[in-house]
Amino acid sequence: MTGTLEQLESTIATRRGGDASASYVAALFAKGMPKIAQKLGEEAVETVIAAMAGDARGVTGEAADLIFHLMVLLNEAGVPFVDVLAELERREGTSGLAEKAARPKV
Ligand SMILES: N=c1c2ncn([C@@H]3O[C@H](COP(=O)(O)OP(=O)(O)OP(=O)(O)O)[C@@H](O)[C@H]3O)c2ncn1[C@@H]1O[C@H](COP(=O)(O)O)[C@@H](O)[C@H]1O
Repeated sequence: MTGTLEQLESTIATRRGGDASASYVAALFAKGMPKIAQKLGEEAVETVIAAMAGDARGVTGEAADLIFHLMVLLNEAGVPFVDVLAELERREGTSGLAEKAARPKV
């Protein structure tokens, strides 16, 4: 499963500076972070809409779009996917409720 995302990360990296007329990822890179971030937001909203409609097949497709655009954004942001995995591994076993309760009171 992780291998699929690592392969996608590699493919996305090869598109940087590529022909925007031949590659969707190259076209996104040419437009820059504002467009990439906008697409990620749109795909998140479309995923939410499918989920709220109880459309499991729709959620599958929109979630794939969402994760794909997240991988493009990570590349544009200069964040290796392995760093995200490391952060998730660091959180492994820590309850979200316990972590939130331990936050400093502001
Ligand atoms: N996984 C994906 C992937 N998922 C979704 N998409 C594209 O993401 C776009 C999002 O769909 P939308 O309907 O929101 O797009 P749109 O309305 O045409 O876009 P805008 O007008 O809003 O800019 C579509 O063009 C999809 O084809 C993807 N495009 C590419 N990949 C992967 O990236 C690789 C490289 O792609 P290219 O750079 O195009 O060669 C591919 O081999 C795939 O592995």
